Amino acid sequence: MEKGGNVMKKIAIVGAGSMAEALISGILEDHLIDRKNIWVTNNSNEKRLESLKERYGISSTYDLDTLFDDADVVMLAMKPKDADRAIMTIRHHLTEQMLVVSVLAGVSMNTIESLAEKSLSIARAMPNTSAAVGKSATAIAINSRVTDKQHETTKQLFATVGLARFVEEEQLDAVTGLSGSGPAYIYYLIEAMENSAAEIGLEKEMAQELIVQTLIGAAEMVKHSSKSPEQLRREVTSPGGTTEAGVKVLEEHGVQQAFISCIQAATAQSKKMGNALCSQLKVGKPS
Ligand SMILES: NC(=O)C1=CN([C@@H]2O[C@H](COP(=O)(O)OP(=O)(O)OC[C@H]3O[C@@H](n4cnc5c(N)ncnc54)[C@H](OP(=O)(O)O)[C@@H]3O)[C@@H](O)[C@H]2O)C=CC1
Ligand SMILES: O=C(O)[C@@H]1CCC=N1
Repeated sequence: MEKGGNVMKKIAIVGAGSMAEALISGILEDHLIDRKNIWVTNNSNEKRLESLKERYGISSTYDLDTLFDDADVVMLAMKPKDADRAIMTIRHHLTEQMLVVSVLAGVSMNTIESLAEKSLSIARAMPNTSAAVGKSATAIAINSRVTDKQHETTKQLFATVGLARFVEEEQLDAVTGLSGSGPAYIYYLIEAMENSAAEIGLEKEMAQELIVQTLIGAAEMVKHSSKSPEQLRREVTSPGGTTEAGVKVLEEHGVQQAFISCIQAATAQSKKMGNALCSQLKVGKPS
């Protein structure tokens, strides 16, 4: 019995890159749909389609009639810069009954409908690259045409690659700045901790193990404890001790403010890119 209780019959995935692969892997792991009913296409990289077919046992085609025949879910997973050409190519195959799931950063639901020249049921998601290991933090906005069943399908689809939460579309720029780009901020922190480990004479591989476990442990503490991160931080900090000496330097360098400014800049950039894309595609800006 499929875990998802047949929430979809057939999914047609347009774009076969890393985000598409993470979702294919998640869908299969959670047995959401039979592997033969996952269909994928891309622009021209046949080797990539062959590799996905071989590794996951899914189906692929460049024939759009075959791709969309009987599909109840369509996923848009190309780069945003390729969205106009891709959507215009497939638009005759899109129907109002289908659920269109988009992971395109910065491409609004209005833009998708404008390019398709029709009203559609759309779920617009912002996952992050940790989807590849089933640990994405995904925020999803849906439009008013999405039915209860399609809402459930969307939830189950993104739950296969981690945490999935619903938000209003106007919150997606903030989500992009926070958790879409978020893994990069954490990698940046890990880079800094690794560099410092070398400076203080710790062997690289062992230091990396300690750093990663420290991050996982701290994240689990925040997740499972009723205490705030600030309270948990204070509990590590003995008066006159090592943590106090370290955190004092972070404060002198304004590191917390730097993170706040970083997330604000990423959020502003998401908005700017969305608006630029609307102008480029000659559709209205998101409201
Ligand atoms: N990376 C991230 O952190 C995040 C990415 N996203 C979004 O996920 C989406 C996909 O990203 P990612 O998987 O990294 O991209 P990739 O570059 O890995 O893959 C893009 C895919 O799109 C295909 N493609 C390009 N043009 C067309 C077309 N006209 N018709 C059909 N397929 C086409 C490419 O085919 P070919 O190889 O043949 O050219 C390729 O398979 C992006 O829109 C991005 O914004 C969302 C959240 C986070
Ligand atoms: O950097 C970017 O623009 C994309 C969107 C979220 C993560 N990567």
